[in-house]
Amino acid sequence: MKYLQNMGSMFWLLFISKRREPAQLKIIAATIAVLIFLHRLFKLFFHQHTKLKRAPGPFPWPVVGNLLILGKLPHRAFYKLSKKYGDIMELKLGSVLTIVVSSPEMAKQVLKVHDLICASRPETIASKIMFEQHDIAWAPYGDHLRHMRKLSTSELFSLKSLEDSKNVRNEELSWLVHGIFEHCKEGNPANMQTSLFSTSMNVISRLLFTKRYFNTMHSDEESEEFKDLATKIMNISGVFNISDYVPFLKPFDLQAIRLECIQINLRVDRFFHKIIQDHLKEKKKANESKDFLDVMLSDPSVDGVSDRLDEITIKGVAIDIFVAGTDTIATTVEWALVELIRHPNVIKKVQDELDDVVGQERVVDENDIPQLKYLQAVVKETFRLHAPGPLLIPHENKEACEIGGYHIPAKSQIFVNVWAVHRHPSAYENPFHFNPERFVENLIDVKGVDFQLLPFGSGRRMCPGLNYALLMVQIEMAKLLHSFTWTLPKGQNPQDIDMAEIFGVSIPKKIPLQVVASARLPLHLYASKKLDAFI
Ligand code: HEM
Repeated sequence: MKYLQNMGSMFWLLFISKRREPAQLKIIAATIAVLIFLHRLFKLFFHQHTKLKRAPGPFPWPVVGNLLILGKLPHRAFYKLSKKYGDIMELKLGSVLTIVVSSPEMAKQVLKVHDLICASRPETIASKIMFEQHDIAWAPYGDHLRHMRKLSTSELFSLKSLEDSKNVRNEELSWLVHGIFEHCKEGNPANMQTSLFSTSMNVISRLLFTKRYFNTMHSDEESEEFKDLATKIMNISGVFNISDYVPFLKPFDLQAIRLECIQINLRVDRFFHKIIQDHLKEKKKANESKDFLDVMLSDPSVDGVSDRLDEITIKGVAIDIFVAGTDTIATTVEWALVELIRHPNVIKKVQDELDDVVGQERVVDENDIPQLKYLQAVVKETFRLHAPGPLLIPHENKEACEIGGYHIPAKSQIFVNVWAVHRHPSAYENPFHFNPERFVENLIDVKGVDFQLLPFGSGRRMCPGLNYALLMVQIEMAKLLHSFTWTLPKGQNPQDIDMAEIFGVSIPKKIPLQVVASARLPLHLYASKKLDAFI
């Protein structure tokens, strides 16, 4: 401190003297620079109210802080930084204080030890416009969130609801297999990204409001509107909005995200208002099967939170489910196929297992999954290397806390970098290699108790769709691998597959996987009902 005082007095003497030489001006400039630097350093490492140190991290520049470090793939940029600064880091993204944790132990501190404190979400411009934070994913932690999570896990994703909706998955998956079979039978490659995405969308829209809009024989105004909205919402949800981080840019809406959210929101309101009114008119009988919209419309006021859920909440929850529950599954299955095509010995082992358990005279069924142990290991290894949410959804701590011996100020944005956790040397050998064998002889699971494998997060904000998502990924992969032999279009080599990814709602492959699928079962097993006939 004495040093700072001396610098200050010298600077003051020079500053008040009327005639300043160029050398003196240089000293003034240098002193200002040094003082700013020391002040920042001081603020960075010591908090005013505590003796605890602040977590290490890169030097934040004025206004932008460390935003420029992020690049196009923030999970990879954070991983690189963690190699320099450690498993817990502090950054400034614009003016937002941000903590990034990168190891199983630090993830456990955030998601288990300090779960209650760290279970909120930072507010974003898009989530405020679209849902007024009445949805699930962006709701602050509190009564509303607990109620909605309870409703979704007990009604939509309970084991009983999963059993009830088996028929929907069976129909959509047999339609997928049939479509690929027809498309590839002349040797044409299929675009797996679009096929898998359409299937995910159809299953979810049938579970939510008994409609299917993708790959239908006919097209009407409603399905065109749905498809356009779904694409726009997916795109906007994955965009990084600079105005969330640099508040004085908010009024300028530089990326026009605010404007687009307002426009989409008006259309979404109209779309859901109609669907809700149609459902209310329909009045299903007690013995008729109910979709999730019926359940939300007849919500029996659990915990006295609401009489009937309002339209904003219903719309918010529905959008969450579409955004969180479609691309994530499609992306996982696409990456699994990519890894399997790159590792022919692994694909052979999966198909041998399928032939042992299921044979070749019938199609694989969800009841077969518990016996498909190697397939389950392949799914875990795919989640490890290609977790669709590599930074989870950002958490926020409602009060200050201590993590890893560092002071974490209240209302920090917290990223759990599972991309780094899944490659942490304390947890995995050769972490960059695709090797399902590592999950064959151990009990590590994706259900949020093993902190070295967290594709669905853990604790109070853990993915409520886990049971459904896991089942859907496993059965979709089982059907595709049991039904087809997979080859790349002529002239392409598995090792040349482009592995580049894009950061968004999930982390899809930048260049969609194109593959030729040839039948490996008797041909009558590829027939499918025409789904348009009964939906
Ligand atoms: C492979 C598929 C999926 C993966 C890897 C996945 C992963 C995740 C992750 C990492 C989170 C954030 C956890 C956190 O912030 O701590 C999350 C949240 C969420 N997921 Fe999933 N998810 C998948 C599928 C689904 C499905 C199918 C649904 C619903 C149909 C769904 C609904 C949600 C919702 C509503 C949230 C917000 C929870 C909250 O904020 O409290 N997800 N998911």
